[in-house]
Amino acid sequence: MLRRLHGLPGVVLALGLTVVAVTGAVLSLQPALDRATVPTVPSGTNVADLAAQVAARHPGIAAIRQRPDGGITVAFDDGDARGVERVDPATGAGLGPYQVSEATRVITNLHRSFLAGDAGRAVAGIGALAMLALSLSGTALLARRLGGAGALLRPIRGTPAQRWHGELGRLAGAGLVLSSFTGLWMSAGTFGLIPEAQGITRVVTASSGAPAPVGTLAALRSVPLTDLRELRFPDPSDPTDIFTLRTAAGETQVDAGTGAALAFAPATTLERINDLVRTLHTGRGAWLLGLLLGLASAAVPVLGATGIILWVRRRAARPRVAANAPAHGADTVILVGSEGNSTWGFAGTLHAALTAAGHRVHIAAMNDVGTAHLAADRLLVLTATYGEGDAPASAKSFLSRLARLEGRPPVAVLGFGDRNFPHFCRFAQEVADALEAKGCPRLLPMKRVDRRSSQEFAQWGRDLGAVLGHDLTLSHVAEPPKSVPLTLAGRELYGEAVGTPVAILRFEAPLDPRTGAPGRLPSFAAGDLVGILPPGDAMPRFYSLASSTRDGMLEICVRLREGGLCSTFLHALAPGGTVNAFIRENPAFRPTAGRAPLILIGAGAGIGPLAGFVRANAEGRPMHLYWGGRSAASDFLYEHELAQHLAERRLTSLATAFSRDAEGGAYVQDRIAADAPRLRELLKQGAQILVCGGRDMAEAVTRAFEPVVRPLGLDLATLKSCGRYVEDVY
Ligand SMILES: Cc1cc2nc3c(=O)[nH]c(=O)nc-3n(C[C@H](O)[C@H](O)[C@H](O)COP(=O)(O)O)c2cc1C
Repeated sequence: MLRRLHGLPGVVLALGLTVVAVTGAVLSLQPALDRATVPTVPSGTNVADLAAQVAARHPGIAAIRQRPDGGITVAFDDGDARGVERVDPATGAGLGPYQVSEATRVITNLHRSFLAGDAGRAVAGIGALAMLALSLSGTALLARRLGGAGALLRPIRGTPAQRWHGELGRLAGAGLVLSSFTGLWMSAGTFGLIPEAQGITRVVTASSGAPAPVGTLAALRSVPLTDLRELRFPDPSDPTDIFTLRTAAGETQVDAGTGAALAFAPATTLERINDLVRTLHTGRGAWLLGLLLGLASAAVPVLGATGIILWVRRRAARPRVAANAPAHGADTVILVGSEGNSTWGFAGTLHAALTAAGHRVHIAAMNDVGTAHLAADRLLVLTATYGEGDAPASAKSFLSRLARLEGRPPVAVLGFGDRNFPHFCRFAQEVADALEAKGCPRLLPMKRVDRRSSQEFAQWGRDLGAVLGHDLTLSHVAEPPKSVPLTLAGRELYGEAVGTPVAILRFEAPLDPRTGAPGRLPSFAAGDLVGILPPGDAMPRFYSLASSTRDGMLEICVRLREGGLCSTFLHALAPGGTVNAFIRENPAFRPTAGRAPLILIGAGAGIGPLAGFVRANAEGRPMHLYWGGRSAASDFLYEHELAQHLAERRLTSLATAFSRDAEGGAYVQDRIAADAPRLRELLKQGAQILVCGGRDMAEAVTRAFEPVVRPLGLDLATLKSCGRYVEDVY
């Protein structure tokens, strides 16, 4: 529901809202500019003094106004000359005609009405309502993604578009809510939906005597000029007419002859609210707020563009399920829990494979679970996990609905998640537990798929096929990638002598056949993944990148695995040979922004992305590398490059552990335990820990870190949840 409220309406309205927001941002500069140019009203002067000074120059003076920016203007009709003039509040001297520039007028009209009169004004009002709804629903969506309102300030993970949208959204959110709410209020006022202030009715008790000089009128002398909003002069042809003085406190009628206050009407609550709303919307009289609101508005075009990218990607990822069998009569029901839609892609592949195997398969969102679904022969649940181990959007109401339904079909639950999060596939586990508690027989034990691994999904398919009694080949690549050819430019081989051959492979884009110039590499950063398609296999294998596009080559470390199709292919590849590859961003495994120290930990080929982070550290951020291999003589990957980085201060310290060296015989976790005091110091400075390598090593490192962080009152779950302990584990 929230997503529906936010997604499509946002895309449709993006252009119109961008016009309103950008013009609003430009207008927001005005109060600050005015503040610099408009002469300030001196304290100690009163309204009568200024009125006298100006009346001496303009016999036909009609009104003196103090504008919200503090500037004083005078409206006059002297017979031979008429107009509105700016005046110096200290002397009453004229400062030239008051004019709104043509550009300001056009921008204001664009902002208020798209230059289209009342119809445009109504559209702008609806735009304000839409902006309010988008800001509130966006904040709620972000809170849901991050694990609740209390988690709104947590680091945002995801693709660059997701991060920009989320970061800007939370920075600008409060300002946009304020601007759109006040804009909506003012729009409603324009259309008479909010009653306007009713000035007091004219009293008839004026003395009707000869008018006294305005500078002598007591009721005007008693009001400081700083308080003035407007002073309307009496009509000179009407001896009974009076002065009308408006201040923030209300409206006073002043006898032109005696200077006595005849009547006072205090400002109503509604008037005060209207004043406040106008100040909050325009920033007039509150220039700093105006600038902040302007900055928030300036974020709208970027929010619109990234929002459209996210919406298009989400739609593109949604599977077009061909031949979805009706729920009634389906033998197999697939229920999908997804937020970003990638799980729908896996479910679509499963649906197609089961349908091809002769099953009548119905697929639906988990939120739509109903009696018919539980009447099927089997139920397959594929679900992602979000926030703090919570349900994704399409599964929010699944558990509560399930509790109210009858039926206990055999079930298999497949969780999609990311090991870098502290609650890996926790929602899938909750679903499996709830189904078991309901009495649904288990078709397969619950399984977790890490970072959309095609291999783990295919393995689950084989297990499911075995239970169903037929082959089930699930070959699904999360987002069908467009691969590009890459040419092997160089290779270095390590570790053969100790039984762990690891190759550092450097690829370049092939030469452009037309120009002979080097081709362009795709865009990637160290820590991202490259998917490589081994010849004759549609299933990509992923390797962590040790370089970024800026390095001019794509570098990976590949350990030769016994029987491994892709690693065997890559180790046999000769310089000049090509591979088909594509990039998968891995935003969860990146150094945080800023200058806090980084503790990089890896073993074997896991050094790849860590070496990439060090190489990119031209600004000398503190980086401490712990790395484990087998033998300094045989598999010390990047030995010379790391020595160079130490000399250049790209790397602050290096601790190695070689398990097979005669005098060493240590593992990387031993170095961590030995370095506990120093590591604690670094953590106190806000250090982030990045771990890359095999699962066993990562688990040993986790165990070694627990006693390091405990005396600081920290634990790894907390560090992980705020992105200060991240892993890239395989
Ligand atoms: C903001 C955010 C929070 C996440 N939280 C978790 C989590 O707590 N546990 C987990 O295992 N995976 C978590 N993930 C990973 C997703 O579950 C995983 O990427 C999944 O494949 C996404 O599937 P979907 O595209 O169908 O939503 C999170 C991802 C994001 C972007």
